[in-house]
Amino acid sequence: MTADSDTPSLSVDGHVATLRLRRPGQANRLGPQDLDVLREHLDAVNANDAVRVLRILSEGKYFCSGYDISSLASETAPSSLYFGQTMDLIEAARPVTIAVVQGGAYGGGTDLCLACDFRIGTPQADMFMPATRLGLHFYPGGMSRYVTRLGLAQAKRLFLTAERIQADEMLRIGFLTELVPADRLQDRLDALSAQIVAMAPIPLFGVKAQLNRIARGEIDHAGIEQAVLRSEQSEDLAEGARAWKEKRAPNFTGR
Ligand SMILES: CC(C)(COP(=O)([O-])OP(=O)(O)OC[C@H]1O[C@@H](n2cnc3c(N)ncnc32)[C@H](O)[C@@H]1OP(=O)(O)O)[C@@H](O)C(=O)NCCC(=O)NCCSC(=O)C[C@@H](O)C[N+](C)(C)C
Repeated sequence: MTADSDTPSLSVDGHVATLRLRRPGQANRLGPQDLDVLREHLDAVNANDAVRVLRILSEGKYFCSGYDISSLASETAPSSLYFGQTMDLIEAARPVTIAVVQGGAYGGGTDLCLACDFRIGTPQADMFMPATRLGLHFYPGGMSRYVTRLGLAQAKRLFLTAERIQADEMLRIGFLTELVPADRLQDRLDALSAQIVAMAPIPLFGVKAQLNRIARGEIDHAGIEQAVLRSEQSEDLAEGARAWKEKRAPNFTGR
């Protein structure tokens, strides 16, 4: 599958990668071709050891209006399970992910947000989950993300009523991890990315992956203990301890 000018783009600048949804005329809906291209970009990012942060941005007024509704109604397009499996891949991405929710997130677009580690919104953001109203049962990873990120009561409220909520309420229930004025969005995004990039990569990626497993109810004691021992033997821990003693910023290499 090759990208065209409407499918999501990927750019990489040092430790920071940016995925951009580029179908503003259709509220950045994601069709099968977009999902294929997203998967290719995720493969590229996961294979690039330098990348520590992956930002997901959109063009236009809406962040993402979910799965292409015409694909849902088509017998030849992949099942909406394919959409869900793609969101699972976003959750499992090796770098730390930040969704930049500058506008509406609807249906599967809300799950794209919840699959990310951070969700920075602006006051222009809003969301609703219309799957049940459309006649569609949601897929397992997305239901699980709703419950683990927002809690059972909010998951039921949003799935069972398709209520539309605004940015301040999205922040209150934990859908957004922070809400910033639109004119401060870029500065805040850069500051958050820099904070993450300053972390030691081995525990950064390892802790992220294990926290996601814990959220799914899987506690990998043995794997976490091995990761602790590995980090204790790493050059980065020695550098971190030296930097702390010398009162300077550490210079981590990921070894
Ligand atoms: C986004 C929106 C609020 C924008 O309204 P607007 O008044 O500013 O603009 P518009 O004229 O409605 O939309 C612009 C264009 O964008 C298209 N569009 C917008 N969202 C789309 C979508 N999700 N699928 C296909 N086309 C979509 C519209 O059909 C239209 O196409 P056209 O110019 O060819 O007429 C409005 O289009 C809207 O409500 N869209 C649908 C949102 C929605 O219900 N999303 C859920 C999609 S289904 C979904 O995600 C399924 C999910 O729940 C389950 N699963 C993840 C498992 C697959």
